[in-house]
Formats: sequence, C-alpha cells, structure tokens
Amino acid sequence: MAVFTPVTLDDLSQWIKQFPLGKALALKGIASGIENSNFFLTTERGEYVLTIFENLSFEQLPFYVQLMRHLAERGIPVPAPVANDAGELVVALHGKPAAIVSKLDGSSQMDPQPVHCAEVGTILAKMHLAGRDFPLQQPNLRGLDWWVETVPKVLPFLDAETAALLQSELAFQREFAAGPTYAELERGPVHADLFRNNVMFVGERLSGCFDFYFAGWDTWLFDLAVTVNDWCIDLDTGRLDEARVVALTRAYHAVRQFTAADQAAWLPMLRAAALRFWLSRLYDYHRPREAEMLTPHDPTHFERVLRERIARGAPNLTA
Ligand SMILES: Nc1ncnc2c1ncn2[C@@H]1O[C@H](COP(=O)(O)OP(=O)(O)O)[C@@H](O)[C@H]1O
Ligand SMILES: N[C@@H](CCOP(=O)(O)O)C(=O)O
Repeated sequence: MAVFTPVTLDDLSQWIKQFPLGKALALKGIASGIENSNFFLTTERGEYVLTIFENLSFEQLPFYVQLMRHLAERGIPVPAPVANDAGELVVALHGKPAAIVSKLDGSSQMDPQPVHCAEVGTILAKMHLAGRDFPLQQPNLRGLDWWVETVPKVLPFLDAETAALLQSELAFQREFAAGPTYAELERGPVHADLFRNNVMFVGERLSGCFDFYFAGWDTWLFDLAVTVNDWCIDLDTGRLDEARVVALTRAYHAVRQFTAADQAAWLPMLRAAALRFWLSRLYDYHRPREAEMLTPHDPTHFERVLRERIARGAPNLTA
C-alpha cells in the first residue's frame, strides 16, 4: 500500500483505546501496495497491520473483514480482524473506514519455484471450498461491469493498435461471459488478487494469504487464472512456465477437482485475468490519485501477458 492518509502515533493515542490492544507503541507506513493506506502497528499486545480504506465504503467493508474472519475460523491462514469494545471490525479514523488485523509471519516469495506454486494451489482450493457457506454476497467490483465502464476512460491514452486490442478483448470477454460454458462455472467468494506479494512463506511452507480487499463473488476459475498469471510466469515476457503451472493446478485439483466447464473455460479465463489487471493498471497509471508514497504498477506487463495468452494458449488444466 501506498500511504494516502498520513497517521501519527499521536492520532492513535485516544483512538486505540476502543481496542483490547493496550497502547500504540510504534507505527510505520508501508510503501508497497497501491490501494489503501497501510501501517505496521506495534501495541502493548503485539504486532498488527492498520489499514485505512481509501476507496471502499463502510457498507462494502463487512464483506471483506467477515470473509477473513470466516476463512480464519476454518483454518485458512489469513489475518484475523480485531474487534473493538462494541464488537465492530471497521471503525472510522480520520473520517475513513479503518481496520486492525493480525500481522502474519513470513515474507513474500518473489522467485517462486514449483514447490511454492503447489502450496499456493492447495490453499486457493481450500479457500474456495471454505467459502461455500459464507453468507454475505458482494460482486467482484473489478469484474466485467467495471471493465465495460473503464475501457472508454483509458482508450484516449492508447495508440490505435493497443486500443483495438483492448476493445476486441473486452468484446470477446462479454460474449464468453454470456455463453453456456461460463454459466456452468462454479462460483463463490474469491480472493481475486492472490499475487506473489499477497502470500507469506516461511521457508517452503505457506504461512498466510492477505489483502482480501479486491475479493468478491466470482468464478473459482477466474481466481485460479489470476493466481497462475502471476505465480507461474516469466516476469520479463509474461510467458507461462509449464512446471509451475502444472505444480499449482495439480495441487489445486487434488483438493477441488476441475470440471469439464473449467477445462473449456481455462484459456478465456487466463485472458480475462490478464485483461482485468491490464485495465486497472492503465487506469491507475493514466488517472493517478494523490499519495504520500505510491509506486504505480507497469500496465504494459499485463498487456504482454494478454498478448502471450492469445498467441500461445495455455497447457491443459490437468496435464
Ligand atoms: N496481515 C499482514 N501481515 C503481515 N504483513 C502484511 C499484512 N498485511 C499487509 N502486509 C504488508 O503490507 C504490504 C502491503 O499490503 P497490501 O495489502 O498488499 O496493500 P494494498 O491493499 O494497498 O494493496 C504487504 O506487501 C505486506 O508486506
Ligand atoms: N495486484 C495488482 C494490484 C493490487 O496491488 P496489491 O499490492 O494490493 O496486490 C497488480 O499487480 O496490478
């Protein structure tokens, strides 16, 4: 996260009293990330992460924090939100919604090998199954409707050939989403942003997944495609690395078996996942927000990923 809303220890001295955490002892803004303002927070009770939500509203937030609590209760290693004395998980800070969650052990694995990808495939499938009885519903706010609304806003910044690719991929995805294969895909609450920087490892063991603030109701296969498009590629070319794809998808399949619809939809979903992040990066790049610390992500990376998937396809799901 960048820091869009600065916070000092002084600001927290009264505010923190509503939580069973003792005094706030240290606070450090986190530079990585692009969506919310995040801080490592040390209190008399331990280490936490404080998030101030910059775009999500008080009405939207229960879905995310309750989902984390639901998954944590089912043994998925995710940050546990801390309730205040009134039982609330989301509380105003500087007029914006804020939450405190537990800090996970470990560090990101930015050079993943098949062994790490297998861990990610297993946890993703377990997360999907654990979400089946989650009672709240909220759409993926970065889903098809958002793509349709956002493509016209970025087109003026693109050259003609790139604009044509963006428009033709959107048309392809709209048609696919209206068809029978897409309708058959299983769905539920999904993470929708399970990139390398949102997973912690201690050695080769996955110790946690975080950053659920792009989660929403979507197909499980789309979530898998988002994950594969980050964990299993060569970052310079966007090309899939077959050994990592096989490790991740086999591990997933061992927990939640693929259906015939999953097989048929795999390539369109890999393309959808590339389009989703190409578009959000284009939007953030060309229409940046004010921030104290912000490193925008490179949109051309996911343009390359999309071109690769269109040109070269993907290995079969259970190869
Ligand atoms: N619960 C957590 N435990 C440990 N580290 C965390 C936790 N939440 C966030 N972080 C750290 O903060 C960084 C940015 O968090 P992230 O959720 O990706 O931000 P954003 O919501 O802006 O995308 C992560 O890369 C990680 O280092
Ligand atoms: N993963 C997305 C953007 C979201 O950033 P994160 O730091 O919250 O994961 C991208 O790479 O564009």
